[in-house]
Amino acid sequence: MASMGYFAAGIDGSILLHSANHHRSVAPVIAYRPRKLSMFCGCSGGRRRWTAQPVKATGEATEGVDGGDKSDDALQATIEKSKKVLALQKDLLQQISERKKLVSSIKNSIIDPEGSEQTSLESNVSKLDAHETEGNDINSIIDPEGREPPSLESNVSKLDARESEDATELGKDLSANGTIFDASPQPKPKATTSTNVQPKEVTSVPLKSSVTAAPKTSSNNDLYKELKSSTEARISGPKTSMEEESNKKLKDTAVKIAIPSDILSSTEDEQREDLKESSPEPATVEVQGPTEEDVKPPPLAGANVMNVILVAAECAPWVKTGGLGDVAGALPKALARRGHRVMVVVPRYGNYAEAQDSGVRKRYKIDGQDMEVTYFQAYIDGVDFVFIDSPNFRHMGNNIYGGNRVDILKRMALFCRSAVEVPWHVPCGGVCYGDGNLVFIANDWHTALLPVYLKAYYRDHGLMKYTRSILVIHNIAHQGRGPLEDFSYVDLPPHYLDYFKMYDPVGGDHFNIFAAGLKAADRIVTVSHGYAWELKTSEGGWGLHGIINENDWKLRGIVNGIDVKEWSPELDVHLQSDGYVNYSLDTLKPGKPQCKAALQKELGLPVREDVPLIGFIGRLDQQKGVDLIAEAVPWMMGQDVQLVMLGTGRHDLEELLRRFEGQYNDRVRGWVGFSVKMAHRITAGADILLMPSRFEPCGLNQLYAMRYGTIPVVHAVGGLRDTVQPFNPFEETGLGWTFGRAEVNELIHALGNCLLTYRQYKKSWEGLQRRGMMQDLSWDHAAQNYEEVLVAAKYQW
Ligand SMILES: Nc1ncnc2c1ncn2[C@@H]1O[C@H](COP(=O)(O)OP(=O)(O)O[C@H]2O[C@H](CO)[C@@H](O)[C@H](O)[C@H]2O)[C@@H](O)[C@H]1O
Repeated sequence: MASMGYFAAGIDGSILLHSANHHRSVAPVIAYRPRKLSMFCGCSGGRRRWTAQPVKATGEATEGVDGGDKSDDALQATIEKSKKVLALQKDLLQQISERKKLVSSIKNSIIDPEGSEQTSLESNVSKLDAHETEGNDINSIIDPEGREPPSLESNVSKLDARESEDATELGKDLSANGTIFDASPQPKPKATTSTNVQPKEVTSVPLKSSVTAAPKTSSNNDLYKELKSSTEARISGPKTSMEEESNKKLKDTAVKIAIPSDILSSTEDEQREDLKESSPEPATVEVQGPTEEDVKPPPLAGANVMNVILVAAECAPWVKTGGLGDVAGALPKALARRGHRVMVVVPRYGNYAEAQDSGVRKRYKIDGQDMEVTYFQAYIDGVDFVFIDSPNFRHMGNNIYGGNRVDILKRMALFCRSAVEVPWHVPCGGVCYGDGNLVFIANDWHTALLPVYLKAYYRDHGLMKYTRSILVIHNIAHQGRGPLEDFSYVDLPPHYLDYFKMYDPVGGDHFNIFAAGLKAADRIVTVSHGYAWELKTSEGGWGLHGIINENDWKLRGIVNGIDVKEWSPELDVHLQSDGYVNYSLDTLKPGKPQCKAALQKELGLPVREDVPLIGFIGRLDQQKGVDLIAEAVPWMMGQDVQLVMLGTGRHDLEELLRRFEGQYNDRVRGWVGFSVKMAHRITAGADILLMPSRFEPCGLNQLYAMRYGTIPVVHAVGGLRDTVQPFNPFEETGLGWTFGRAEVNELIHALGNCLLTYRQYKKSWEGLQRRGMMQDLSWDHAAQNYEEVLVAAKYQW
C-alpha cells in the first residue's frame, strides 16, 4: 500500500505548489508542509536516516519552494505528477474545498500583523505565489464539508480504497524520475484513528508563537527542530492577541496532514530498520507541536541564569527558630521562579518524610576525627533540598544551636565542609550541579566557614575556579566567637588564622568565624538598607564594623520578602478551623474581626470587638525589646487593651510573660513556646503588632502583620525603619507607627497615638490596613536584587 503514501504525497505536492497561488489565506498550512518535507529529507542537517532517495527529491522540492530556479523546475515536475493524481481524484478533492475557509481564517489570524517578510510562513506563501499559474487550486486540499476536525488524513483514507493502483503507478513514476517518492511498496500499517490510513500521518499541530517545548519522541526531534527554526523568525516578538487566537484555533483544529510512508522511511534497509525501531507502529508519527502547557517562557533571569546553593543551619518548614529559617525556605523558591537552578543545603536534624537517601556517603576529618555524612534529598517547588545527615545533627531539631561552644563549632565545621562539596557529589535530578557558574549563599556565622573552605581548600588550588560565595548577614550579634585555640577545630592552613583573629577591648585577641567569612566571601548581603548602614557603625557592627567598612564595596542591603503562600490571610491554613477564617482585602471587615474573636476565645480572653488587641511574637531576648514592653505594661493595662505575647528564649523573659498573665489574667496572655500556628493566628487576630526591637536587621513579623491588616508599632531601626512608613494623619499615608529611640516613653507615645486612631478614626485605621495589605511584599523583587549580587559575584575575580 505504498501507493497511498505516494498518493498522499501527491496531494501534498499539489498543496505545496499550487494552493497559495490563488489562496494566500492558507499560508499556515502550505508554509508548514514544505518545511516538514525538507526536514524529512535531511536537507537541514536532520538525522541521517532521512536521507537517501527522498533526500534529493524533497530537497529539490524544498529548494523550489524556497525560490531557486533549479528547484522551481523540480517543483514543476512534481506538480505535473501531482496533477495526475488530482485528476483521478477530482471528486474527492472538491469535497475538501470547505477546508479553504477554515485554513483561510487560520491564516488570517496567524499572519504577522505587521506583514513581516521574514516569517517563514509568509515567505513560503509568497514563494508559492510564483507557482500560481500551475492551475492547481487550493480547493484541491480543502474539505468542502468542513468535517471536524478537518483532516487531510481522512481524505487520504477515503482515497485508500480507490487509488491504490493509480497511486502505485504514480509512485513508480515519481520514483523513476527521481522525485520525491519511493515506489517500493510499503507494508500496510495498522489502522489508526482513521480507517485504513496508509500514509504515515503527521498531525499538524498549532504553530505556536513561542516554541520552546521539547518534541515528544526522539524521532520527532529533527522535525521539531526544523519546525522550530522555520517558525522562530516570526515568533521572536511578544505574542499578540491575534497570534494567541490563531494558536488556539490551530490547536482546536489540529490539522492532520498525510505524509507518505516513503518519506518517513528511507529507501535503505538499514534506515527502515532504524525507523522500525523508533516507530514500531508504522502508521502514525505524531508531531507533537508545542502546546500551551509545553511552552515555557524564557527565564526571568535571562542570560543570568546560574546554579545557586543556599546553605543554612535552618530552613522552614523543617526546622526554624526564627527569621533565618523563613528566608532559607522562601528565597530559593523565588530564585528558582526566575529560572535559576537552586538548591538548599541544610543539616538533617530529623527524619523528614520528603527527603530520600541519595546513597552518597562521604567522610570528613573534623578535629582529627573521621565523620561520615550521608546526603538526603528532595525536590520541592522547583528547588533541590539536600539534607546532610550525621550523628552530630540527628535529634538536634529542637536545639540546633545547643551544646557547648566547641560542639556547635564542630557541627558547623562538618556542615560547611560537606556542604561545599555537594555540587560534586549529590546528583539532583540525576545531574550534579558541578562547580561552574555556581554561587553559594551562606547565612550568618553558622555557615560563614563555607566561603573560607571554598577559598582555602579549592580556589587557592585552582579548583572551583568559577564558584563564588555570598555571605548574608541576618544578625551580626551572633558571630561564632571563641578563644584563638578554636582555630584548631576548623582544619585550615595556619596562615588562615589571620582571617579569624580579632581583637576587642573586652575579650582581647579572639577567634571569630563571622569575621573570617566576611573577608573570604566574594559578596556580602544584609537584609535591609538600614541595617547595611548600621553595620558600619560601632554601635551596629558589634565589633565587626571595621571589617564591614573595609569590605563596604562588596556589601549590599536587600530587604527580605515574605513567603506569600505561607503568609497570606487568604490562604493561611491555620485560619481554617477553631472559628478562624481566611480573609482578603475584600473580606477584611467580616474576616479579621472573626479571627480576633476566635483568638480571644482560644486564649480565654473576653471576646470583645471594641477592645484593641495588641500582639507580640518573637525570640525573647535583648534584641526584641521585650523589656521595653514589660516597662510599658502597667500603662497599657490602664488603657483597656488586651495583650498577647508569644515567644521563647531567655528564661527571665519567659518568666516575665508568665507573671504578666497571672497578674492581668483578664487582659494578658503570655504564651511561652514556639508555635507556628499561634504565630499565624496572633498575626491575623491582633489589631496591632508591637515590635520595639533594639535592633532589627529586617524583621519579618511586621511584614506578615501588614499583609494581614494588623498595624505595626515599631522602633524605627534597621529593616523596621525601611518597611514601616510612619502614618501621616494629614495626608492619610503610611503603614504604622514608629518611634525613634528604644525607650519606654517613646513606645508609649507611639502606641498611644495608635490606640487613639483605632478608637476614634476608623476610616484612617481602615486606610492603614488596606495600604498594608495591598503592598507587594513577595520575595520576587528581593530575588531580582539577589540575582544582581549573584551576577556581580560571578564576574568578580
Ligand atoms: N515563639 C515563636 N513561635 C512561633 N514563631 C515564632 C516564634 N518566635 C519567632 N517566631 C517566628 O520566627 C520568625 C522571626 O523572624 P524575625 O525576622 O522577626 O526575627 P529573627 O530575629 O529570628 O531573624 C533574623 O533574621 C531575619 C531574617 O533575615 C531578620 O528579618 C531579622 O531581623 C533577624 O533578626 C517569624 O517567622 C516569627 O513568626
